[in-house]
Amino acid sequence: MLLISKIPPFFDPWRWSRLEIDEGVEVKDSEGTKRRRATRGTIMPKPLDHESINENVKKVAYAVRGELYLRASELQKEGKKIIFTNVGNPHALGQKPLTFPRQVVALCQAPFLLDDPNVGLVFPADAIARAKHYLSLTSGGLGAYSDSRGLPGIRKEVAEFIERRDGYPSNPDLIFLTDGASKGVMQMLNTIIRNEKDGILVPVPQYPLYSATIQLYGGSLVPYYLDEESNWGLDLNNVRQSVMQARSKGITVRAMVIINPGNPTGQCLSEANLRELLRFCLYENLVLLADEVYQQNIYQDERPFISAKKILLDMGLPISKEVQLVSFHTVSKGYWGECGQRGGYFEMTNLPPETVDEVYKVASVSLSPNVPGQIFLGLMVNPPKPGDISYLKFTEESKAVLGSLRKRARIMTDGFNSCRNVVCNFTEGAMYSFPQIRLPPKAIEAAKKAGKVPDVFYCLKLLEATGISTVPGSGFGQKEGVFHLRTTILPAEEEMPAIMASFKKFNDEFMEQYEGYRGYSRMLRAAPPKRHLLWAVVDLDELGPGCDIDGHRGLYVTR
Ligand SMILES: Cc1ncc(COP(=O)(O)O)c(C=O)c1O
Repeated sequence: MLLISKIPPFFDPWRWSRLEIDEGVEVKDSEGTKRRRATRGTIMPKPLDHESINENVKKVAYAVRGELYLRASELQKEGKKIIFTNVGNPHALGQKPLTFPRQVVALCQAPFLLDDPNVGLVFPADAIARAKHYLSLTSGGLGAYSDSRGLPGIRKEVAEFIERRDGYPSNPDLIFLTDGASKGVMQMLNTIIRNEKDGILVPVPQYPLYSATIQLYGGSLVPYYLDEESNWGLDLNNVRQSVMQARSKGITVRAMVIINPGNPTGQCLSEANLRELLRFCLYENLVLLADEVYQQNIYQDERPFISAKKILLDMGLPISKEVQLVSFHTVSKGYWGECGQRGGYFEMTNLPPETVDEVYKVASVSLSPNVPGQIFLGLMVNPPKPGDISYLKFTEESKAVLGSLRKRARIMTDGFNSCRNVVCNFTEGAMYSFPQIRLPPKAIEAAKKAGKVPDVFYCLKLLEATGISTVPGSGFGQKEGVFHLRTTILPAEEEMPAIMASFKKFNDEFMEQYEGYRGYSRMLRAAPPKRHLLWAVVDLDELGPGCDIDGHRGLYVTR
């Protein structure tokens, strides 16, 4: 029998490395074949044992696929109908792909069809011509790596799109194609963050790509709060305060992120706002990271999308030459919704050539962005034109998607605002609704007792009752004591009224339950708190091979 001075708080036969034991003790790893030597009283963990992996990886939080999503997936496996509104993934919720781009990419994927004399019976001539055009831009078709910055011909098409949109020249050498916008954002944050003293200003609430990546690369997130009372507006006084606070902690603020239109908040930045924040970037020496992936998703007419690049160049010298800007776009959003194709780009403005070279070098490490995604991007920036055979169909399809999203944004906002203790700003753009849920104190108390953050508690109850899978506002950041949830506006238009009715029924009953003392006590009776304190004696002989310390067997106490 081996005596171990310190009894571990719990015993798990697969986690030997957590045991503190005497120096020099050898442990059989699996079935006695491998042996590891303990040092300084602790068995050395292997490099990929959880306790020894990169701490930054462990600290990353990504609520969009967090606890709620996992529970929803479990319920789905058990046969419950789940409405996944947690990710802006339009095709997963039934959006049909646009015909023309799929025809072109299908032909690029199966180029032998182009040699078939009947190809013209199935595919329109402009799709055939476009497929030939894209294949001619590759060196070996879709199965060959491209330049690490993307195919030069498609980067040229992106530059022409930007020129048409902004009215200023764009240089294809400063445009890199990526596997979705996320990869570009990660690459730029990696380039900016040098250590934990480097701060990145991020809007709160924010899309957690930013918090997760800043954590992963070991930087510091500097939050600036958007103002819910003024329709999630950006108030630069808040940003200034955040910079001052960060500086007082020794943080060098190096970049500012804007998401325009906003995720999860849906707001569109005005021209005045953009001018003000570009001036701020000049004054504070910040690079502006402009996440403009929702630029086609606008559901009001007062504030059309204007790119940060256009305003930067409109402002003239010195700002137009001084402020460094990186802008991101994607095929995952807009009326395309081609999330699975992983196509995106970023454009760099006012970055010195040496830095662009470094970014190119790092992009080369992963060889090439995926080529079908690049072709989708080419099609997005260069869609059918008036006079092309596919123009009418393409326009009808894209208008139908955007028109329906506009209607769904309205149905959702109105639906939320009709619920007890729920207030919601109109979704001006993007794909989300972010209602504030005013949780009664007794609901907050109940959440604490259940060991849950209050908005997680509410969203889990909503999921169990209705099958609606949302993301708690805490995953995006929110002011202390204020609670939200995020849902996409993507469920099918015809299903929307029923979904909102089911939400309202759940919410109003929830509020009824927790607002009155009697309601709260009824809940406690229905779900009494569970107690987990259990002690047990584990006999190592029962645990099978691999549970052998220095040839001894023994008893452990565990709880
Ligand atoms: C604000 C924002 N930026 C970037 C992305 C990433 O998009 P992609 O699919 O292009 O990586 C998303 C996805 O939802 C997003 O909401």
